[in-house]
Amino acid sequence: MAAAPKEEGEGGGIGARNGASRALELSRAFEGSGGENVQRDAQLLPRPLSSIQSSNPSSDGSRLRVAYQGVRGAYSESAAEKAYPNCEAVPCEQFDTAFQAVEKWLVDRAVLPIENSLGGSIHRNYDLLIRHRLHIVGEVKLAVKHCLLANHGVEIGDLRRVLSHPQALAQCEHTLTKMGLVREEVDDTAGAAKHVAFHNLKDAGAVASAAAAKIYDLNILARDIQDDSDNVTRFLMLAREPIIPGTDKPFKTSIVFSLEEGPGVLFKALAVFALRQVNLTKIESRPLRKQTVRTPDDSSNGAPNRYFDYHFYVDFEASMADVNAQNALRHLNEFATSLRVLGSYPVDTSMI
Ligand SMILES: O=C(O)C(=O)C[C@]1(C(=O)O)C=C[C@@H](O)C=C1
Repeated sequence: MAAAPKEEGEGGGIGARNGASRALELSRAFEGSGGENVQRDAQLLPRPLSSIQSSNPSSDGSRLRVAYQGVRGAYSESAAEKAYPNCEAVPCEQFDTAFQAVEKWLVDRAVLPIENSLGGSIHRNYDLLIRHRLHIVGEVKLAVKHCLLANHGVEIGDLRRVLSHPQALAQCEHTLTKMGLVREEVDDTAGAAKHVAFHNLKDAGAVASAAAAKIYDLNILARDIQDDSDNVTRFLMLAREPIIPGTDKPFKTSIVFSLEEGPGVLFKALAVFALRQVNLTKIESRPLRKQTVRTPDDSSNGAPNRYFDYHFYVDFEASMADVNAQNALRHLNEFATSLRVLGSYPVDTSMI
């Protein structure tokens, strides 16, 4: 394998001036080359947040407003409160609404569930990250403990169906199958609880949190019904501006890139990290949408279009203030067809 090219900052010189401003400069340099991005609103002038601000009230002293998808009692609301204690969690009907609320300055942050230890990646939400121009400024891991909820007086034997978010239903797959319940998907777990309560349903239950049971005055028929007691969802916190990456605590960086077709190209892309001892924690691929990439010779000989081109999402354990991360991305940028830094943010090291 080819040796890593001579790098800026390795062995002295530029590395000494490597710091927050250099890291932000680089993040911004890698921001623009992504594909399906909305244009930056001219009003959204850069106003970088420090990593301290990322967990505190907004700078004018008012409570930080954090948008989440769902209604009161949703797990996303708990994630918002874990990330920003004392924040004002603002419910939104859809994820797009939560993103737009940040973009329009109606709120300060949005919360987005991105992966679950049982259900895996939440693919739709990966797509949202590139459809919008927000920055990842934090992550939170939340233990998700599902309950089976029903109206007072209703017993498990009375239930025919169960309502919940598709992820929550998937996380309770075995238990619900054993109970013989027909699954019905709705937008969020707490919304399911609200629906069951407001319509006083006798044949339907909801999979939701104990908090939702309290809010909508439902009875908890069974607790901890997820298929594995260790059920953890990872959420991302999004803001209009990136935080200044530091090296004072463990940081993670999330990027998205695309590559030319060819043998070993993905191997080469991953090698830019391996060569510099940068540990990858996640890799995900998603189809490049709205883009049917034609091969150079297909117009003349009628060869089929290439439908299977991908965006690769990678999380790695390093801050953008780390010279190894900067050099790895500079290297990747030499051959990637697009590259965007989605954010560099403190790792959630809290006990779950
Ligand atoms: O429906 C909710 O309560 C949510 O917050 C959404 C969501 C998800 O999208 O994964 C969050 C955590 C759980 O994994 C189940 C559902």
